[in-house]
Amino acid sequence: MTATKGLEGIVATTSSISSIIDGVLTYRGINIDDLAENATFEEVVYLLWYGKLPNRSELSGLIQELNSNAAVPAEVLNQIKLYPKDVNTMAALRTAVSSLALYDPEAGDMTPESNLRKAIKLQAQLPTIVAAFDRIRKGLEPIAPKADAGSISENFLYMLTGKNPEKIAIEALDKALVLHADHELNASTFAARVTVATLSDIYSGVTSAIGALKGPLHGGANEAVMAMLEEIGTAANVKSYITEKLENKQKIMGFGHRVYKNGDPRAKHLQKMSQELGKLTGNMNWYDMSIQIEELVTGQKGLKPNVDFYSASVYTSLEIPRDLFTPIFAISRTSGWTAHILEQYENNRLIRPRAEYTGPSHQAYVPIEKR
Ligand SMILES: CC(=O)SCCNC(=O)CCNC(=O)[C@H](O)C(C)(C)COP(=O)(O)OP(=O)(O)OC[C@H]1O[C@@H](n2cnc3c(N)ncnc32)[C@H](O)[C@@H]1OP(=O)(O)O
Ligand SMILES: O=C([O-])CC(=O)C(=O)O
Repeated sequence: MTATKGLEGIVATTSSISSIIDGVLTYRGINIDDLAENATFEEVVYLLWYGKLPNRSELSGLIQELNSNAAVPAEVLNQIKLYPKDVNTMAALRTAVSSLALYDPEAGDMTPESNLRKAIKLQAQLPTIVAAFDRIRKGLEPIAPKADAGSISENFLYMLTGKNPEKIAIEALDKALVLHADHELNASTFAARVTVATLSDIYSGVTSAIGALKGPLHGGANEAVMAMLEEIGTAANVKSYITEKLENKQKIMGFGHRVYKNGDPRAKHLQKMSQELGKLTGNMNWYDMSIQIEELVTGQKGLKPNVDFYSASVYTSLEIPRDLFTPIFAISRTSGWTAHILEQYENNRLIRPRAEYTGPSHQAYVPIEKR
C-alpha cells in the first residue's frame, strides 16, 4: 500500500452534480460561464438539488420556501448573543449550524423528503445566522429576514444593514454565490460526504464542511487575500512585497489550485466584477493591486488566481467586512454540500480509505515503572 499525499488525483466517488473536465467547470453539465452570465443563485440551487433548471413556477416556489424557512430558532439567536464578540466568524457559524439540529424535531429523520426539507432550511438559515452574528457582535439587534425577498442575496444584504440593498449590490453578490456554489470533490464537500456516509445526519455533514472550508488553504483564502491587500496598502508596494514572499518560498493566497493548472474558470468573472465595482465605487486601488499581483505571480511562478483571489476585492467593494468573506462562501456552498449529501445518501457506502503505516514495528510493551 502506497499513500498519495493529499489524495491528489484519486477518484473517490462518482457524482452527477458538478464536473471539472479539461479545466472546464459545469454544474449538472451546464458550463459555469453560461451560469455566471445568465443564472440566479436560486436557479443554481434548484439545478444542484433537482438536477434540472427550474421553470418560472418552480423557481418562485423555491424562493418562497427559502423565505419561509429563513428565520432561525430563537434559542439559536439567544445562544449567538452569548458568543464572545471577537470570536472567529467561521467558528461562530460552525457552532450555530451545529446547534440548529438541536431545535429541529426532524434532525435525525433520514427519509429523502425530510433530508430535502432540512437542506432547504440550512440554505435558508445560514444567511440569517451570518447576518445576525455580525450585528450582535456590533451591539446591534439582529434583523428578521424579509418574508418576500426576491433572493438570498437581497435578504442577506438587508439583514446585514437594515437597508434595502441597491440592485447592483444584489446582482454582484448573486453572481458571486453562483460562482461558489459547487466544485466537485473539494475538501469541504469531501468532509461532508465522509461524515454522512456513516449515516450521520445532514446537520453533522454541513457542520463538518464548515470546519473544512474555514482553513486558509480552502475557503479561508479569500479573507487571507484581503489581509494581504490591506498589508500591501498601495500598488506602489506590490512588487517588493510579492517578490520578497516568492523569494522566501511563501505562498501567495488566492493563487494555485489542486485541479486547475491552467487557471480557474471562475476567476475571470470575479476579476471583471472587481474592476466594474471598483469603477462604480470610485476606488480602483484593490483592483489595481490585484492585477499587479496576478502579473507578478503568474509571471514568476506560473500560478493563476483561483476563485478566492478576486472575490476579496469584490466583497470589499460591496462594503462587506473581511471576516464575512468565508461565511459568504459557506452560504453559497451550502447548496453544493447539501446536494452532495443527498446524493451520498441515495447510494451510500461507508467511506473508509486505508493509511500506509510509517511508524515503528515489533515494539515491546514496557511496563510504566520501567519507562
Ligand atoms: C476555494 C479554494 O479552496 S481555492 C484554493 C484556495 N487556497 C489558496 O488560495 C491558498 C494558496 N494556494 C495553495 O496553498 C495551493 O495552491 C493549494 C492548496 C490551493 C493547492 O495545493 P496543492 O495542489 O497541494 O499544491 P502544493 O501546495 O503542493 O504546491 C505545489 C507547488 O506550488 C507552490 N505553490 C502552490 N500554491 C502557491 C501559492 N499560492 N503561492 C506560491 N507558491 C505556491 C508550492 O509552494 C509548491 O512548490 P514546491 O513544489 O516548490 O514545493
Ligand atoms: O476544488 C477545490 O479544491 C477548491 C475549490 O476551488 C472550491 O472548493 O471551490
